[in-house]
Parts: sequence; C-alpha cells; structure tokens
Amino acid sequence: MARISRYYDVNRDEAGHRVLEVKVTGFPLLHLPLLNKSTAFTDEERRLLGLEGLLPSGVSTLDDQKARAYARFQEQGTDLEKHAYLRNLQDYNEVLFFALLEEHVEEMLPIIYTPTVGEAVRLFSRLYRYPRGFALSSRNVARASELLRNLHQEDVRMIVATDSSAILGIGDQGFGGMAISIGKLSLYTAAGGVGPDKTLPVELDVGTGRQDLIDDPLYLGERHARLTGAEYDDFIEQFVRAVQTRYPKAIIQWEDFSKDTAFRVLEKYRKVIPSFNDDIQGTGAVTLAGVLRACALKGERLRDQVIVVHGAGAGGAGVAAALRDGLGREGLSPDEVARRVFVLDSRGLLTDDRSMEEYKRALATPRALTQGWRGTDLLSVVREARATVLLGLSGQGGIFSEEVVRAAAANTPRPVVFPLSNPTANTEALPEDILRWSAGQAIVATGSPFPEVEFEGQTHRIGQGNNAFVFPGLGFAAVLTRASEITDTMVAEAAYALADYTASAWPERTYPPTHALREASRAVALRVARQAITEGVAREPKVLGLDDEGLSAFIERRFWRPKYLPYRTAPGAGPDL
Ligand SMILES: NC(=O)c1ccc[n+]([C@@H]2O[C@H](COP(=O)([O-])OP(=O)(O)OC[C@H]3O[C@@H](n4cnc5c(N)ncnc54)[C@H](O)[C@@H]3O)[C@@H](O)[C@H]2O)c1
Ligand SMILES: O=C(O)C[C@H](O)C(=O)O
Ligand SMILES: [Mn+2]
Repeated sequence: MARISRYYDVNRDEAGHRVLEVKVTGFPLLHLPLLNKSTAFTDEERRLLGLEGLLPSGVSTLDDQKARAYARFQEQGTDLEKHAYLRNLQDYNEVLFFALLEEHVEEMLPIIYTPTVGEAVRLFSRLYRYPRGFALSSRNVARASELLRNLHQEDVRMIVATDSSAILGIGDQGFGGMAISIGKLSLYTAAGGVGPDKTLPVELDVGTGRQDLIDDPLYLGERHARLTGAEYDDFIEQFVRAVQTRYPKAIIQWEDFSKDTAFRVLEKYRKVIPSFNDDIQGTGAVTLAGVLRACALKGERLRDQVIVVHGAGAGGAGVAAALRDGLGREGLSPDEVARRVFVLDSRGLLTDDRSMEEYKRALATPRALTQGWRGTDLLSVVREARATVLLGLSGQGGIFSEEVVRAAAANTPRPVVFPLSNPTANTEALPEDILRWSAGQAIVATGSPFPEVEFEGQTHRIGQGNNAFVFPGLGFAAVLTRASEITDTMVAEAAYALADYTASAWPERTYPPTHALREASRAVALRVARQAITEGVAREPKVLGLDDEGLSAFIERRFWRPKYLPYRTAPGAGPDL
C-alpha cells in the first residue's frame, strides 16, 4: 500500500474497516492539522494515544465541533477576520475545516476564495501564523529535491504553484500569492475530492517587482527583484525536476503567472509533467461553458454571436482561444471564426499589422476586416463589429461603461455581458448597472460573487463565471486517471461537461449556484476522465476498462470526505516526536 505520510497511514482493521494508524502520539498529535481530532478523540483513543489530561474531559462529535466553530465564525466582524478564522481552523483541524466548509459552502466560498482571498494575499505577511505548503526561493531552489523531503506527505498528487506575478487582477504580490495556492487547493478538496494529504500549495518565490514589499520590515518573501530570463527558467526547471523525483504522480496547476511567463511555462512543461494553467485553460473552459449556456437561454447558438474579449493576458487569451475552438466545433471555418472573435489589450484591438507579444498573434483580427471602422478602441469595436457578447478579463474595474454596454445592447435583443475580472473592485461593470443600461435584457455573469439584482419587478441571478467550476473536476480527473498529459481536448470536454450539467440541473442559469460546486465538479471529472481514457493518456489501469457507470462509481469511491476515522498506533510508534 502506498504510504500517505511520515506520521500516519490508512489501513484496514480486522473487520475490514478503514483505520488510521498514527506514528505520533501525545501532544504533537494535537498539533498536526491532518491528524488532530481535538475534542473528538474518544476516551479509548485518548488512553491509547497518550492524550489523557491534555484535553477537556468532554468528548464532542464532529457535529458538535461544527456547531461550535460555526458560532465562532459568525462572531467574526469582517470577511477578512472570517478568512483568518477559517484558515486558523484549517491549520488546526483539517477534517473539521472541510466538514464546516461542506455544510456552508455558499457562505464560506467567498471567504476562503475569491474575493476575500485577494485581501489575504495582500496582507499575507501580516496575517501569517502557521506554516502550510512549500516555499521555494532563489536562496534554496538549488536544493529543491532535498527540501521536498522535509514535507511529511509521501504521496502528493495535486500541486498548485504560483510565482505571484499576476494574482487575480491585483498584480505582483510577492510571497503573498501563497494564499491563492492554499485557497485553490481548499476547493480541490471541498469540491474536487482530492484528500488534503494529497495536496500541496507552492509559492515560487522568485522575488518581487514591488519596492514597497521589499521595504516592508514585516514582508516574508525574498527581498530582491524578480528573477528573469535564464535565472527564472532555471528556477522553474529545478522545481519541476524536484517534483518529479519526490512526487512522481503529482499534477501541477500553474496559477496566476503573468502573461509574460504563463504561456512559456505551460508550453514548456505540459508534456514533461501533467500540468495545466488555470488562468489560460480553466478560464477558457469556464467562459465557453457560460457563453454556451447564455446562448441557449436566449434561443441562439454560439455560431450566431460576435464576441469581444477585453484583456489579452493569460485569462483573455485563454478565453479567446476556447471560444474560437467552440465556434470551430459549430462548423465555422477559420476565416469565419476570425470574424467572430475580437480581442483587445491595453492598446486596443489586436490587428495583424500591429506589434504584439507572440502568443497574441493567433488571436489578431486581419486588418482588412476593420476597413472603414471609426476606431479600434473598445467602444468602436463593439459598435463596428456588432458585438453580442462582451467578456471582461482586463482587470480594469468599471471599464465596461454605460456607453459600451448600451452599444452592445443596440446590436442584439439580449447581450451577453460577463465582467470576469477579480476581485470585486476589478469587475468591469456592476451587474445592476449592466441590467439598467440594457433595460433588463442582458445576461450577466461575473468572476467574483454578486447578489441577485431586482430590476423592474424581475429577479436576475448573477452566475459566477469563475474557473472554480472547472479546475477541481479537471485536476481530479487527471489525478484519478493518472493522466500522462492534460490535453486541450480534455480541457474542452470540461467546458461542455459544465455546460451540459448546468443545462440539466439548473436550466435557468448560466452557471450552477456555488452550493452545487461539488456536483458540478463531479460531472466535469467524469467527462474529463472519460476523455483521458479515450485519448489514451490515462495510465491508471483500474479505470481503463470501466464503462460510464463504473467510472462514476470509481470517482465516487475516491472522493475524499471530511470524517474522522478510528485511530490506532502504528507498529513501532513512539510516544511523541
Ligand atoms: N473569472 C475567472 O475565472 C478569471 C480567471 C482568470 C483571470 N481572471 C481575471 O482576469 C484579469 C486578468 O488576469 P490575467 O491572469 O489575464 O492577467 P495578466 O497579467 O496575464 O493580463 C492582464 C491583461 O489585461 C489587459 N489590460 C490591462 N489593462 C488594460 C486596459 N486598460 N484595456 C484593455 N486591456 C487591458 C492586458 O491585455 C493584459 O495583458 C484579472 O482581473 C483576473 O482576476 C478571471
Ligand atoms: O482566482 C479566481 O477567483 C479566478 C482566477 O483564477 C483569477 O485569477 O481571477
Ligand atoms: Mn487565477
């Protein structure tokens, strides 16, 4: 049996039930978040594990503990305090943290994830309390393999790694990006079924371009400019090689790399180690899914739309590529596709006669198409191209102005407007404004959560178009099938799986409600796993011969759930560390 951790393993008892065999007892056992049941240790476990006298005599159930923790959660004054409270709980007792999250996912998702996680990133060095994850820096990267051996986990399967160069829409955050890696992995466990013992958040601390961080005496990261060029490339290379050695079954999700590194790192490593870029590919898939749903809601097809993507970084380019692919699948030729998707960066429309970064070239509009246009700024493009779909990935709060939204509404009875930038302050337009400017006709989804909008007696639900609906299922499928590679077709399958799931379970909506995140992720995981098997990239022998029912049952069985297992000591366990 594969070992799970230096401190424990899961085994079967005589009756065949799962039991956790600990190699640590006494006080340290109460300080390992993956092992600590705190007040839920039974009297017998307390006796056996040297815990008597270390805990109050009352024994709580997990439900009691949840009730206690939820009451404390509610007493926290601000969202940031709630975030800190939940993060402390996670670092104290992970089963309890995930059990609580499971019960209150709609309420707690915006606290552990977007938008509050953005504040936690900004204030990371100030909020810091307990160690979590793996911090690689320019100072220690040469010894990456050796340092990975300091981690107690023996079988990490899912890594989220950031270099913090473009966190959400708030830019370079130095070491603080670690909070994003942690938040994404919490969703992997809560929604994607990957056990917390199999996840590893990573901060690739290559320095920061922020002088204010370098000058901050409390800053916890490396105090030097970002590595670039060969130094940067070597850093990533050493990280990847070390992961391959220590955790050969691991998958990497690249997160919040700025456009300057995101495409390069993805392309260099996607065939070296199973990996994907969440901002490029996850966002592409989630946006395609939402636009497909929006089209269905208005009784049209994707191929009928003219799409403007505002922002051409990792997110924008990924979204444009996914929509182009979607249009191709509906039968449009490459020429026709080029007339349907218009991408803008900070200098306006990408046209093929312009200078631009290499990765943008494939998304550029032929100059000839813009003949006679009055301009190539956002408003002009919406007007001249007669855009029906407006997708915001520029991180520029408020840039979808009244004029822009009205221009889109003039092109079609039901414009689709998705301001997808995070966190909340970076949203390109507020849902209530979009609905007002479009006389209640727009179909709106946002990257950060927004409450529903009442407009002229109608209630409009605002879907959350966030890659959270894609990455947990996509990554989980790759883990379960031990995919050798995460292919573009697997990512596309995630988009169609999400759209189909939403159509059947939430037919009135663009995206499922967040309390259905886990169900949505399972639907995504099933289809992606099937695609991996069909394409021959699945390496897990147990999934190869399975039909859909068998595959679904396999996913269900492997889905980690927060509950306490009975404990016993492993043979040879010491009294403490
Ligand atoms: N909803 C989601 O799931 C999701 C996923 C990924 C990214 N995003 C959001 O997209 C935004 C960008 O993220 P990214 O990862 O692409 O960052 P990035 O740094 O890779 O790219 C940012 C891009 O924004 C564009 N931009 C900047 N100023 C602009 C302006 N004034 N006009 C037009 N374009 C401008 C540029 O093209 C730039 O390349 C962020 O706010 C992020 O939160 C949302
Ligand atoms: O983190 C999110 O909420 C989504 C996305 O990955 C982003 O960078 O904005
Ligand atoms: Mn991101």
